[in-house]
Amino acid sequence: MSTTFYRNVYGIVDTFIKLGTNLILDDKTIDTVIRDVTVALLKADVNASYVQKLRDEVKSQLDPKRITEWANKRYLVRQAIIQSLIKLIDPGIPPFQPKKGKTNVVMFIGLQGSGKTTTVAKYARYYQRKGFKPALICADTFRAGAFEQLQQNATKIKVPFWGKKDEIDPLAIAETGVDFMKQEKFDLIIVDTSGRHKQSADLLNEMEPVANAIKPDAIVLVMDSYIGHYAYEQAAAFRSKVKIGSIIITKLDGHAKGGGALAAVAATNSPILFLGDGEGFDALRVFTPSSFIRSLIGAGDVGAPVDKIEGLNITKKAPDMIMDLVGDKFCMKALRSKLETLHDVGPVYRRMGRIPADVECMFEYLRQQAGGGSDEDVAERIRIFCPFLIR
Ligand SMILES: Nc1nc2c(ncn2[C@@H]2O[C@H](COP(=O)(O)OP(=O)(O)OP(=O)(O)O)[C@@H](O)[C@H]2O)c(=O)[nH]1
Repeated sequence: MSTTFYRNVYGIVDTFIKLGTNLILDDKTIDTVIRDVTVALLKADVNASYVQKLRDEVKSQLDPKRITEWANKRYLVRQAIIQSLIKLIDPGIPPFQPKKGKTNVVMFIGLQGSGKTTTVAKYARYYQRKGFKPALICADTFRAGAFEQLQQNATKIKVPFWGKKDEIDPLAIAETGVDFMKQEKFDLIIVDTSGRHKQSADLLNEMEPVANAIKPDAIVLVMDSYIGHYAYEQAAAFRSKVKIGSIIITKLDGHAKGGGALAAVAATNSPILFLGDGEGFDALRVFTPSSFIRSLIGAGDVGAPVDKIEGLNITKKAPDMIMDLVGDKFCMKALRSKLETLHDVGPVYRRMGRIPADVECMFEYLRQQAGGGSDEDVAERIRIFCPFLIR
């Protein structure tokens, strides 16, 4: 895929925004929208077979039989484009999740100032709350003050810290620190490394020996949401040196929408794990593709599902609704497929007063309750946290 990939994404988003102002859509407009999207992708040198796949996908979701006179065509096209964008941002590989009962070593990499050191602390705190015993290692020997910053963060979140202030060899620190923390039986050892840049070849090259020495279970790439058009080439530069296991996008509490995230996924073929949305150590949210895409294209805030659902007081109605949908056997697969079907016809049904709330909001809410993960994880967490959903 070409380095101009991200432009396709902006092209699609532009098309979508134009679409949002178009109140009435006829079949011709729908065709034009699809053509615009695919032409934008082809122009940017995206592999033709990939473009064809995307076009087929959008078309297949716009089954002419469903585009009846009464159908909300704008809604259907929006849904089709959203679904296609979701596929772009989801490489179909689950992000790395540390496992209990073993030592997990995670190495953080990222551009200078991307928010890496702050995110290391957020990540440690997130898993600390899940019962892990995290430890932090400062292998950033480049930036003055990096040692003190991570040490202070570690103290604030009450997590052990390893580093050597005057050591100049990141490899030596990383290796000794990981060995030490392993002996001390910490099960989540997080290594912060120097901020790098595509142009700083030395710093980029330095990542590889560090990774080879500590053999991390996963490498997390931290990307600033403000990176915009440089996302693809920077992410690709990191990817050319080490295998990236997951991505965290930071600073989504600002004005940036994080469109570069799509390019980062394309460049690394790695899934996004978390979104950072603040300077505090709790400002980390599990990434969900659909709410991110909706936020990206202005179809709702990232945090909207939970707010909306609370506003609707759905918890009171949910048990009946879910039992109506899936019958006696509680099964996430059935629930999901029913919710998805209902979501497609949602606006019509809602107008008829047949659906008490936005079903997609509900599913997103359930998934957020589950902290992301597979359908089985969602089901398990719902059993624990939302017992009201099960009779
Ligand atoms: N608003 C906001 N600020 C953030 C977020 N994450 C990090 N920051 C801020 O971004 C600045 C840089 O963060 P650091 O964690 O020092 O970045 P770094 O990538 O470790 O920096 P280098 O070590 O120089 O590469 C700090 O002021 C952080 O407080 C976020 O999600 N939102």
